[in-house]
Amino acid sequence: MVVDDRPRALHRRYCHGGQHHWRLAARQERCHHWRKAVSPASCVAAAADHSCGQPGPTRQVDALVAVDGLTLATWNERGEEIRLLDDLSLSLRRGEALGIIGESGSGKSLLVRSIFGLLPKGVHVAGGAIQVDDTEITSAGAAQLQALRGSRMGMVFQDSIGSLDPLFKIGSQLVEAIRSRRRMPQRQALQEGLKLLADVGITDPNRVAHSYPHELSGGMAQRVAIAIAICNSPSLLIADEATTALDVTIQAQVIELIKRVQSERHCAIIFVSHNLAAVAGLVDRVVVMYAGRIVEIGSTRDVLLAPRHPYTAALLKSRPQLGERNAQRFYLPGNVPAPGQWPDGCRFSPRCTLSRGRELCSSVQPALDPLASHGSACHFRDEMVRPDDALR
Ligand SMILES: Nc1ncnc2c1ncn2[C@@H]1O[C@H](COP(=O)(O)OP(=O)(O)OP(=O)(O)O)[C@@H](O)[C@H]1O
Repeated sequence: MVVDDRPRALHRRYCHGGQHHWRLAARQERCHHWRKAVSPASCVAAAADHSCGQPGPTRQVDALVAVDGLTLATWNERGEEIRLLDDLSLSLRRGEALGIIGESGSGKSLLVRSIFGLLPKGVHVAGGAIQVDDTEITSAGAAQLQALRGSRMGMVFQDSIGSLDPLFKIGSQLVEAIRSRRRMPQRQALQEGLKLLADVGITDPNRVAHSYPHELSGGMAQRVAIAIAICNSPSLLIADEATTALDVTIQAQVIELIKRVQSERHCAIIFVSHNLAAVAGLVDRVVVMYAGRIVEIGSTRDVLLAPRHPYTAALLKSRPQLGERNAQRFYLPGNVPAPGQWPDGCRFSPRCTLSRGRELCSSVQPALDPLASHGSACHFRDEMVRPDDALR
């Protein structure tokens, strides 16, 4: 729940370990968190009284990625600004694996694309900041982003065949990716590329290097895409639904490969998936998104075994179980509200049985406590004893 005991409580609530947050605010000559509720003067006053003394989850000492109050928006045909992501904050440590789950339309892809500096056409940053290493992504120029992509971060998409160039053989695409960041002779880059193909589990690297993308199977294309994404040893690998289109055995192999990339190369991973089992087996922490916001965040164990948000509980309950007939299966009624149609208060409240008849849920938007190791944006999170409680 939003505590409005300003300014000290707000400082405590929104402080991200101090240094980073205030530097960022100074550079942008504004502070979006504080602007919401307090004047810049009290913001500065509260900065001087830096009383929390504890780094929050949005910026930690060894953070590789810090998303700070990110708001993305688009314009509708009437020229109104429609928010697509709403005040998101999260951080990722070096070498950490973070999973992002949520139904279609929750905003998962927009979030990871904005971290990768690849926003879709028509979408703009309406507030907040994204820091990857020492680069501020939202204000970086095209050339800076281009240099960052492929060197310090790589991304793998659901449709890898579509993301590869159909006109060039795999070998030359790998060579180009390697040489675009490092000066080396073509032959040496090809040798490195072949080794990389072998590293990602391709048994016949020579044949694959001489193939065109359309000649590869889905699993093979995904391995190639991972090889290209990691060819310059990035510190961050983003996998957006990278296993969704694959059959279960190939899915398991690609997940194993991503795990290996993380441990052997000490590469941080952001793994977006609808597959909760895959998320459970791969990541250290989980973010649950709903209607453009983070509704729950915590360790994989906490979030998936003891969820503190009714939406997470519903997602867990809806996952298919072996041997379950359709009639027995739980379906969460309704859909994620579209941007521009988000209800007042908690956006999940129209679908949540825990909120029924509760004025607070339909009038006040619950805040996620950024200082909690297991944060939930539910007014009645303390009533969540077991995952099923909200759904009876
Ligand atoms: N270029 C765009 N212009 C306008 N709205 C967009 C654009 N891209 C995405 N959206 C909207 O933003 C919301 C979030 O989209 P996003 O693709 O991030 O969802 P998602 O959680 O990744 O869904 P899925 O699991 O289906 O990929 C959706 O309502 C989508 O329609």
